[in-house]
Amino acid sequence: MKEFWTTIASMMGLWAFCQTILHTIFPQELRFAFLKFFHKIFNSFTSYCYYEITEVDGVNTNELYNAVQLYLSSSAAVSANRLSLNRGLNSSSITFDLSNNDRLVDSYNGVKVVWEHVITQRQTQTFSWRPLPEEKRGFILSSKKKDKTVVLGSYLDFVMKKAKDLRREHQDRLLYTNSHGVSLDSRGHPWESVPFKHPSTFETLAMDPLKKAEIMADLLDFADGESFYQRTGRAWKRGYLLYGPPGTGKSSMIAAMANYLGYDIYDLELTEVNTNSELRKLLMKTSSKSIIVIEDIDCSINLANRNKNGVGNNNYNASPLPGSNRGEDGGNTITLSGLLNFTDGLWSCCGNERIFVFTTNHVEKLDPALLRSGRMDMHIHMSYCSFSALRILFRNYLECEDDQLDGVVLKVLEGVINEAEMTPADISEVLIKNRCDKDKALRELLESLKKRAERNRMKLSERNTNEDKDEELEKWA
Ligand SMILES: Nc1ncnc2c1ncn2[C@@H]1O[C@H](COP(=O)(O)OP(=O)(O)OP(=O)(O)O)[C@@H](O)[C@H]1O
Ligand SMILES: [Mg+2]
Repeated sequence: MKEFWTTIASMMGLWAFCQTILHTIFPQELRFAFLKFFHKIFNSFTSYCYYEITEVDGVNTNELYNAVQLYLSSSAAVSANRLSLNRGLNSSSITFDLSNNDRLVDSYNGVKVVWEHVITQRQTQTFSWRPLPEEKRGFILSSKKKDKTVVLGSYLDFVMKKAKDLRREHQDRLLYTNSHGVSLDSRGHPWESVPFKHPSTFETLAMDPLKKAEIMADLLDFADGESFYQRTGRAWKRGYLLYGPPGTGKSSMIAAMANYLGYDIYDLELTEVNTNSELRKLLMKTSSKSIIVIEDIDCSINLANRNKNGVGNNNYNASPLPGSNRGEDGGNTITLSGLLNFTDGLWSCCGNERIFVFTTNHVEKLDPALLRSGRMDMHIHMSYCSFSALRILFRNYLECEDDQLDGVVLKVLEGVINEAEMTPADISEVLIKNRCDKDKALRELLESLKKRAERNRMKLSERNTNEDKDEELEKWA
């Protein structure tokens, strides 16, 4: 036994010695050529096949890499000897990764495969037109040559599917932002991410139950619609426009959508993007199963300017963003046409299963080109709180159904709520404050609603009087 270990040790010593010689004596190019040659010889004798799955595939993130990482993180926990443990900032769970150069054996339908995680520093002298990540990460999968058809035919599909399930079940959603423009991080990503833990769900969202059910069904149809989109030749994406006054739940709806489908959110800050091509790059770096959000779209695209210049609806080539110091004639600006291409053009299809959501407080300000079907497939009006929505807020904040509350007060509430035009956000405030005392909550809410209704009535009559006066003046003018 001792002899065996001595032989192993001396072989390892010899290999280390050879490597040192290679490193010190031969220049790098020669070393690579030698290793390549060695690999060629080795490959012609070996009965194994090797597959490389790199993190970045050309310009796009390689989704297979992410899937493998997730898949292995579940099996790694039980079978690997050395794991790299991570707990992201604000994350609720610890995740496992294979350490650098560590291996893991997996089996599938009687086929044995070996995974190895390889991280190498990128050569600094490598020339590239675009900045590349400092590290090159990848998995090397090896299997017997005779099992190649199983590996390529079904094992990798199995890994993808398993990762999809795992992701839906366990993983924290991620919220990405481009708040630093499009500068790349050490891994070459222009998006920064944090775990997304918004507790909003369709259950907690206060809105008309029928409308809610319609949206949920639409989302499910979309998520399960791969074959439909394939068959009909449509890109697998869908656009939602959420509009309504502040505090009616537009952002909460986006969070509920993400939690419902298990998608990540890309919160696109348009004012941080300088050119259409930067916008395209950002789009290329988003992953499938994600919601790409542009909040307050009316503040991000200068539609007023366009209209003032008398530019028609079909010509949207020169609308630079407001608040930027980029002149209209500067050439390199974001334009509405760039944004439309982002959601609708050929580049919008460089990933699959993506939802675009735009929000606005002023739908009337938006260009019809932005609203047409195919871009924004569903227009969702988030309105002031209705009585059916109020019931949901009672359930959320007072933990009771309306039959447990004072029926007389509820009747009055029902009569006044539409006229009061209070947002769910305002009503939530009253309920949170009095959540330990249901009767007080109801009384105070009724008080606020009555005040609002009275104020609206007065405003309306004032407006009517002014309009009458204007008409009278016009008559005499
Ligand atoms: N429909 C709703 N259902 C449940 N809670 C709501 C709803 N609308 C608003 N809220 C509550 O009010 C808060 C603010 O809502 P939210 O940010 O979703 O509004 P918004 O429509 O996005 O407003 P803004 O137009 O100002 O962005 C939320 O945190 C949530 O607690
Ligand atoms: Mg919002």
